[in-house]
This record gives sequence, structure tokens and C-alpha cells, in this order.
Amino acid sequence: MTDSALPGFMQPVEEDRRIPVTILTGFLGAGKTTLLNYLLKQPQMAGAAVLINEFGEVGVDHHLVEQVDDSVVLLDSGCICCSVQGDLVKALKGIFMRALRKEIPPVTRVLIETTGLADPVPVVHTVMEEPFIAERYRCDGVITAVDATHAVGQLGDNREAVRQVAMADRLLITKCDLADAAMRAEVAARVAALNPGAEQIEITGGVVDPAVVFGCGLYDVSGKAPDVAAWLGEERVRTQQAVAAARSAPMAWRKSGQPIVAPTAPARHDEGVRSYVLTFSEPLNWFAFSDALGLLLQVYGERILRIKGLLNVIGDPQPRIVQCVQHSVYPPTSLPAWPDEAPYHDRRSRLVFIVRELPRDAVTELFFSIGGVPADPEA
Ligand SMILES: Nc1nc2c(ncn2[C@@H]2O[C@H](COP(=O)(O)OP(=O)(O)OP(=O)(O)O)[C@@H](O)[C@H]2O)c(=O)[nH]1
Repeated sequence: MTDSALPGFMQPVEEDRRIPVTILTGFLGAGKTTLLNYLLKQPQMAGAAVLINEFGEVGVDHHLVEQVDDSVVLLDSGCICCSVQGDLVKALKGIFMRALRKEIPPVTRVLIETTGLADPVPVVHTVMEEPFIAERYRCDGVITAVDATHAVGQLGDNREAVRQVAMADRLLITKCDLADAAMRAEVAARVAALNPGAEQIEITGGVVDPAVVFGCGLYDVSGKAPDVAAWLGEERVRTQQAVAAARSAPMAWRKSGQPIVAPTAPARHDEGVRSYVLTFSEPLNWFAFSDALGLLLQVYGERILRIKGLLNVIGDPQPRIVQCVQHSVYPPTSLPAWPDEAPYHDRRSRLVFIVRELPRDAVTELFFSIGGVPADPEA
């Protein structure tokens, strides 16, 4: 027996060599992309791979991420929490294998930006328990962006927003430049009630010390509300059932001669929430468009969870970026040039809406009646 194996002697701690994964979540428009753009410029992001996911058919976010290169992977349309076994697993496996084959430099960490509607539970579960992934990656923390100006309403109306806060290791309270002390105190109390253990950090413009975002340590449910362990337990059962159904389906099919459809996963999102795109073929008059948008938010703001898009404005060679969260419109910005890739290569204006119980026709009618801005018919 060697000295070090004697009882009472400290055994060397084996280093965890798995790649740390940080999950950046937060409700629609909370400031995740703004934060990501800040982080991408920090030295701590050297060697990091970034996965971006969006709700809605026409992606806008990857055009808003300022440094898009090989290390940024776009998870195709569809919300990460609904297709987690598909896209996320495939993307993480792909990153690992490409680094192993030396097709990309070694990956030091992964940052996943979820959609604003994502339930973080299946994402955490996948990183911690999917066998291939869990052997190679470790969940290094859930960071949740909380919009100081909209969070109280969002937490009241959306189950996903509650889970995003409850699952967090750290809570970044964003848009503090737009919220007065009373508003910030109300948000702080509301999120502390859901997650008393997570540190709250107030930020503006996405500026945050990377040490706050990275290195939370292995994801741990202790210190979080008991719901968190229960949700992860339910997710384990749900995954086991899906795997069992997938395994037994071909056998049952063979016996009956009829295709057996595996039970579909229960919907994770509120059925009233949907996304659509308004496309405008003609370049837009900015003032007419702004008037129509203002009225739209005044009339339907409660039902508009998010609008973002790129506009072709008369007299402006650059695509103008429009961003709204409920009643709030943010100052427009521009991309340096129109993207070459579809669908934006045709330089038509596109606005992506995420709404609750708001039909597309109501929106197109309002745009037309006020600004005389005709949207293209639905594709
Ligand atoms: N004034 C102010 N605006 C902010 C701040 N953070 C974000 N914004 C603005 O809020 C809008 C939404 O921010 P994003 O970073 O796109 O939010 P997101 O969470 O990525 O949005 P989704 O991906 O659609 O869920 C943008 O117009 C940002 O410029 C902030 O701290 N202060």
C-alpha cells in the first residue's frame, strides 16, 4: 500500500476535463444578444463556441451578433427546448468531433443562447444527462437575463419566464438605465422570491464582468427552489418514455403492419403564442412606417411579445434594425450592409413577430390603414 492510499491521506482530486457549457437564457427581448455581443469581445471568450437559437422561421439574431465566424453555430428554426434531442445534441456532438479532427481549434467553452421562450429545463437536462454529451461537457451554469422594465409582467404571464429565473445560478438584471429605483426594487423582490439563492447583478448595455457569467461550478439544484429538482426529475421521466416509445415503435409496427406514431411530447409553449413574418416588397417611408408601428404598439402592445426585423428604408443603403418588446420601441440601429444569404439577399423588409392571440391580418390591416404600408400576402 502506498502512502497516498492510506486511510486519512488526501487523494489527488481528479481534474474535470469536460468542456464547460454556460446556458444564457432570459425572456424575449431581455438583452441576451446585447450581452453576447459584449462577451464576444472579451478575452475570456477565446476558444469559445457559441450556439444561437431563435423562435420563428426567419432568423434575425445571427445578423445582430457582431462577430459571426466558424465558432458561432445557428441552431435551425424551432425552439431549443422543443427539439433539444435533435439540434442541440447534434450541434454539441459536431463541435466536439470537429475539434477532435482538428477541423476547428480546441474548444475551451460553449455558450448557448436560448430563445426567449425556451424552457431551460430540457437544455440543462440534456447537457447533464445525455450520455455522449455528459461525458464530454459539463453544465457550468445557467445565467438568466431579466429585463428590469418588463420582467414583472412577463413573470406573471409566462411559465417559461418563471422557470428561466428559478433555474438560474446568476441573474443579470438588464436595462437598468431605463428603470428607476422603485422598478428595480420591485423586480429584485419578485425574482428573489422565485430564486433566493442566485446573486442578482444589475447591468446596462450588456456590460458585465465575464467572471460573473463563467465558472459558476457544476450545476447544482441545492440552494434552488424545490421545483427545480422536480422539473429535472420530470424531464428525466419524459426522456425515458420517449426513448422507450422510439425503441418499441418499429417492433409494434412490424406486428400490426400499421405505422405506430410515437407519442409526441406535450407542448412546452402556450398555444396562443405564435410567430409570423411580415414582408414588405417596396422600400419603406420611415416616417409612415414609424407612425404605423407606434399605433400598432399602442393598440396591441399587450399581445406583442417581441418584434425584430431588418428594413429597407427609402434613401438608406443600409438595412435598418427595428426592435420592440411589448409597448417599447428601442432606438433603431443599422447593419453595415445587407446580408448575402437568403432570405435577406432580396433586400425586402422583414419583421418577425412573436405574439399572443394576435392574428397576422389584424397587424397587416393596421399597417395598411395608417401608414399606407402594404405588407406582402402571406407566403
Ligand atoms: N437601453 C437599453 N437597451 C437595451 C439594454 N439591453 C438590451 N437593450 C435593447 O433591448 C432590445 C432587445 O435586446 P436583445 O439583446 O436583442 O434581447 P434578446 O434577449 O437577445 O432578445 P430575443 O433573442 O428576441 O429574446 C434591443 O433593442 C437592445 O438594444 C440595456 O441595458 N439598455
